[in-house]
Amino acid sequence: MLESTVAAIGPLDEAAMVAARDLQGRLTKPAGSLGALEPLSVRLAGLAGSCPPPLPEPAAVAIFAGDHGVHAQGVTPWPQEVTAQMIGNFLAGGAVVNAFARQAAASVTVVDVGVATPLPMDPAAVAGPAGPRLVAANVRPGTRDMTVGAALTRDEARAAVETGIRVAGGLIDGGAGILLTGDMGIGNTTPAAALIAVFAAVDPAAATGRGTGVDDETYRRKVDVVRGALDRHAPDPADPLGVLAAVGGLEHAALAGLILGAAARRVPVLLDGVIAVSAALAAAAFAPDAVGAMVAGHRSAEPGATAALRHLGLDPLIDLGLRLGEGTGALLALPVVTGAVRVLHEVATFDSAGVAEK
Ligand SMILES: Cc1cc2ncn([C@H]3O[C@H](COP(=O)(O)O)[C@@H](O)[C@H]3O)c2cc1C
Ligand SMILES: O=C(O)c1cccnc1
Repeated sequence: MLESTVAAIGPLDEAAMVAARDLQGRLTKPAGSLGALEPLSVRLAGLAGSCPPPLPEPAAVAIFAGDHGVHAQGVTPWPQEVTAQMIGNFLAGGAVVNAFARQAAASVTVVDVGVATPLPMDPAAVAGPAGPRLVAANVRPGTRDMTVGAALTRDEARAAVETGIRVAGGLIDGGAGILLTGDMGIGNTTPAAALIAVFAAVDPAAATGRGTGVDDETYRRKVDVVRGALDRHAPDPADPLGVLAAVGGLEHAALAGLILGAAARRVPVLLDGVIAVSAALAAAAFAPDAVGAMVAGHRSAEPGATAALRHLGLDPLIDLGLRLGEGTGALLALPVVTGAVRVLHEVATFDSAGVAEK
């Protein structure tokens, strides 16, 4: 399934992009006046293979949740149980991602791809008909500690990637016009940093940030943990499944799968923060053309996010200093993406509006 998904990912449609560029030039505005929205609208036309491309509606956020064996190395001050507790909060509608999803009229799907502790509440008891949904797809209760051995077996990494592909397919079959990435996993900025160091070929110190806000001593330890894991495993960036298995996380692998699944169906995927962009690097290593389906929602305050975006050649739509994850930055960027496409649908041309050209 991973192989057939990768094989289905192709380049952007040149004819649709030529048509979109031409249309942008005829709309009642000075050429280029919509800045980054113009190339974005052209790319989305190329992805859809039509001009104008469909409006990216409805939007669906998929929050992949997992725990991390590397938590034992003291890379985050937060207890591991917070991952499961936050799933309860997502299902009850009380997290920041829920507030932003309501504002953006986006659905919320929470996927337990590898949480280590029991969920605090019965999901059936909290989920209303239109409320957040839980998908139970636990590959294993958290990764192994990457400083001791591989975080996952190749089979486990593949199972998580294929979970993400299945979730993408389910959301698109359900009508979603754009997928948004979300994550929850205490400690998950550490494997994100390791993935970025490998795929973007940057030093662990440049890929590692302060996550939830760790102090100087914890930050130094975190960089040492990432460096030690890379020295130990020497992962090969040309073998993305091997990299995800050695130093990744279950939610990172599943997010890579979500991105691949969206790209194969030619549906845009709006990336959130550092966890999402680390997974996007893995997706691009599986299928370079998958980058055509990726829209960088925002620039996370984590330095690794900027290194990853540079490697992918993506410019983020907004830059607000966010460092939360969950899908929050992607949700705030969603109206920008919709606006970019709406222009191609609704704005008059100089001809049709009878406006003189220079
Ligand atoms: C209450 C709470 C809610 C969160 N929502 C997202 N994260 C974010 O912070 C975590 C990663 O940071 P680190 O690697 O430093 O542990 C992930 O769970 C990520 O989703 C949260 C973290 C906390 C504590
Ligand atoms: O950029 C993110 O998504 C992020 C940053 C810090 C902690 N958790 C997530």
